[in-house]
This record gives sequence, structure tokens and C-alpha cells, in this order.
Amino acid sequence: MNTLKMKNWGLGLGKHVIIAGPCSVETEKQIDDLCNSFEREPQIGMFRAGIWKPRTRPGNFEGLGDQALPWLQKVKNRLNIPVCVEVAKAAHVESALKHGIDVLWIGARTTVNPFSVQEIADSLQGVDIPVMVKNPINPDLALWIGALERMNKVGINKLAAIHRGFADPYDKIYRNKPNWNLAMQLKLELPDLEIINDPSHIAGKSEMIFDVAQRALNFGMDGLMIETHPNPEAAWSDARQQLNPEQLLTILKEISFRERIDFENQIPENLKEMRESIDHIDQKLIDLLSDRFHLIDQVGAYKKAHDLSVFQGGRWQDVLDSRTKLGIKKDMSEKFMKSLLIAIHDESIKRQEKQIANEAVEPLTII
Ligand SMILES: O=C(O)C(=O)C[C@]1(C(=O)O)C=C[C@@H](O)C=C1
Repeated sequence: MNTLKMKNWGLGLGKHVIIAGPCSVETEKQIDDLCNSFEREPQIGMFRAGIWKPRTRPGNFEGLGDQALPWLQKVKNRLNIPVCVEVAKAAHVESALKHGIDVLWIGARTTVNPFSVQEIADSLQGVDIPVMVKNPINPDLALWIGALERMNKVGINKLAAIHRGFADPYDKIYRNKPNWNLAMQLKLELPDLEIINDPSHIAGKSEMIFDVAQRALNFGMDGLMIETHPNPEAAWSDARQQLNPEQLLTILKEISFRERIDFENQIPENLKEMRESIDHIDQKLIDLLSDRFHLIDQVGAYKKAHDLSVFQGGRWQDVLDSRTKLGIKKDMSEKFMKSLLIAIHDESIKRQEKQIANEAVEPLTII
């Protein structure tokens, strides 16, 4: 996929892009008040606003629609920064383009539906406008990439992804679970594509936004989209997760942006050395794991010959408890130790089950 970085979108964006603005446009005064606060804040690179809101149930505020678009033009003129809105169908694209909107984004509830994404893509054929694609609600990397590809195929190369987290009804911490691994996987699959993190939708509550945003930057994400409202308590949508401008500015002051190392450039010598040591350690770890699994195979052969069960609860409990304790003493977390040991034990069980079923044990592959 050929994509242009945000700094090359021709919109005056820098290396780390901060996008701020309300969940929904509510009144002209709300927008004016925000402009008054943002005028003094040069770090804000783009203004966001929802005017068509996909709501879970009917009867909630669904956005002001076209009537709010002229107010966003005013924002552009006053702040001299690009303005972005969410679009969910071709009619939205048409209105947004007519009113000089600079950047479009596709929301999580739209990304899940290839028909909707294709409808938007078709309406953008031949149009030179940047598009940002939020992750789908469910943790499906292919669906996210598919939506980006649909845009790219109609000629949109000013593309970015927005990581807004994934719905998980069992998670009690986040509104949308970050699943950082999946976002990093996107980075691995599309290394040139920039990712903006949306801590507002991940956190779901204003007091957690700083931590989520900082983690995103620690992971090397390229920007932040933060919902901001002049008076969050009175917001017509997403009241719990919006910041007031003062809170936003505090976060922007305290947060640290991190450089991602570009592998095409020189890697600093001391980092190189540390990485070489890590390479050696990893080699040793793999050798040790391989030795352990060869012993597991011998135990498996013994179990088969003596009709013993593969799973040995007492022994496993001992292994789990004693190694976890050892790991904790060596500064590793209990959670990490347990998940590592469980992964190893699962593999042992699988290998021995295969042996008992008379299947050859596959050559060692540890992922
Ligand atoms: O001790 C055994 O019986 C083993 O096969 C080893 C091992 C392990 O991986 O440590 C694997 C399976 C058992 O449930 C218990 C422990």
C-alpha cells in the first residue's frame, strides 16, 4: 500500500499530530468557546467534530448534520488548522466535501461493514482528501486493513489509522480494550502507515486519558485524537470521556512524545550492542526450551509405556508455584510468570498427547 505520512498531507501537520475537538457539535457557541481556548494552543494540529453520530439505540442525540458544517468552516478560518469529521456513507462525504472539510475519518462501527466502507471509497474516487480509518469494534486486524485497502484502491494515499480500542463486554477497566498487540501488528504489516491513538474512546473516562495516551506514545504511535468540550459535564454525548480545554492542555504539557527509530537510519551504537546481547540471550532461551521439550518427550514416552495420564495436576501445581516465586524474586511479575509457564505447560501437554496418539512429534517450533 502506498501511503503518505501526515506531514506530507499538505495541511501543515508536524511529526506528532494532536487532534482535538468535541465528540459532537452541539451549538455554535460551544464551537466558539472551544476556538477561544484552542487559539492559545499551537500544539493542536487538527480540529475534530462529530456531526453524524452512529448511536447504539434510537432516540439519543444523533448529531446536527449538515447545519453544523458552516461552523466548522469558521473553525478553520479562526484557528488556521484542518478540520476533520466522521463519515459513514456517501451522502456524508458529499456534504463534507461541499463544505471544505479537510480530512475524513471512518468510525469503528462503519469499518466493520465492508459494504459501507466500499460505498465511502466509491464516493471518494478521484478525490484528493486524507482519510483516517478507525479500527473495527471487534479485534479483527484483517477488517481494519481491508478498510484501509479499500480507500487506497480508489487512489487515497493520504491515509492513517486510528486506534480507538475494541469492545470487550468482560473488561471492567476500559470502555474499549486497547489490545496494544493488535495495533502493533498493524504497524508491522503496514510499516509506512501512521497510527493515531484515541485515548478518549479507549479510556471512556477523563481521568484515565493521560495514562492511555502516554502508553500509546510509548508504543511509538504518531498522534492523539482527544475529545474536548468546553463543559464536558453538560455534553450531549460522551460526557464522561471528554476533557475540558484546560485538562487537555495539562496533558499536552506533561505527556512525553517518543521517537521511533527508523531502521533505515543508523541505529545508535549502544542500542545496537544491547540488542546483540538480547539476541544471544534469546538464542540461549530457545536452546533451553528445546532441551526442556526433549525431556518432555522422554517423559511422554514413559507415560505412554506405563499408561499414565498426560496431565499431572500435583506436579504441575508445584512447577507453577515454585517457578512463579523464583521469577518474582528476579523482578518479573506474577502475571507474566504464570502466562509464560502456562504457555510452556500447554505445549508439553500437546506434545505428549500427540505421542500417545501415535503421531510423530513435530519439529520444534516456538512462536
Ligand atoms: O512432570 C510431568 O509429568 C511432565 O510431563 C512435565 C509437565 C511440565 O511441563 O512440567 C507437563 C505435564 C504435566 O501436567 C506436568 C508437568
